[in-house]
Amino acid sequence: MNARSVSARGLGHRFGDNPMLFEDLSFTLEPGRITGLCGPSGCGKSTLLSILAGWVDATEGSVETTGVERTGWVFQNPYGVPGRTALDHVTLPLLAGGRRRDEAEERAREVLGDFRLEAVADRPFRQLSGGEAQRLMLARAVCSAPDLLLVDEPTAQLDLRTAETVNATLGAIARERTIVVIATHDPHTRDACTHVIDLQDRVRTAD
Ligand SMILES: Nc1ncnc2c1ncn2[C@@H]1O[C@H](COP(=O)(O)OP(=O)(O)OP(=O)(O)O)[C@@H](O)[C@H]1O
Repeated sequence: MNARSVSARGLGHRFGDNPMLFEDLSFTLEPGRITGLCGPSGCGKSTLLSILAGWVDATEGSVETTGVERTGWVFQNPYGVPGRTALDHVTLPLLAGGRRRDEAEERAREVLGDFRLEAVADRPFRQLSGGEAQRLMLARAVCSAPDLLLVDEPTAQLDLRTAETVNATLGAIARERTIVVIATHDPHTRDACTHVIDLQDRVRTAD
């Protein structure tokens, strides 16, 4: 039996008096799966991620988590400390978690390599391209070995080949131990998911 899971029952959400974004969503997330939240812009993908993270209370339904102690979140827009290197961004959380500096840097360089960032490891954040910065955010989140990893549009700024690397890395992470959920409207990323929750049919337009 799998000890780690996220279970949603009858989820629905609306902001204020706006129409329901989605309703009656029920699903279970487990390690080994990479689940895509798909659908057009504005359908509620990021909102559903926030509900799964526990930041937003759904208007309807409930989310039950089992065995999830660490949640990693990668925002749609990368953010970082302009003068700090890419390596610093990944190393610092490991140092904060109690790793020795040499161990932390070794692990950080390994994960940066997984996301094809070894060549920019020693560059300051302000010099990274949008796609590099986005991958750095993924590397930082993955380094802390989260039980649940929520990622908003990981491939939006990437060329196809780099996007494939990112999707393969996220797939490997999911197989290892982590419940991975990705909000995306990229058809290639959708294809890389083992499960898809399509919010498109749940969108209501105000007539
Ligand atoms: N705090 C809020 N208050 C009111 N409306 C909100 C709030 N957050 C999001 N919305 C609205 O809810 C809808 C869904 O937003 P959300 O960001 O979840 O969509 P999305 O599917 O992730 O979009 P995209 O693909 O463009 O990132 C949008 O119309 C957005 O303007």
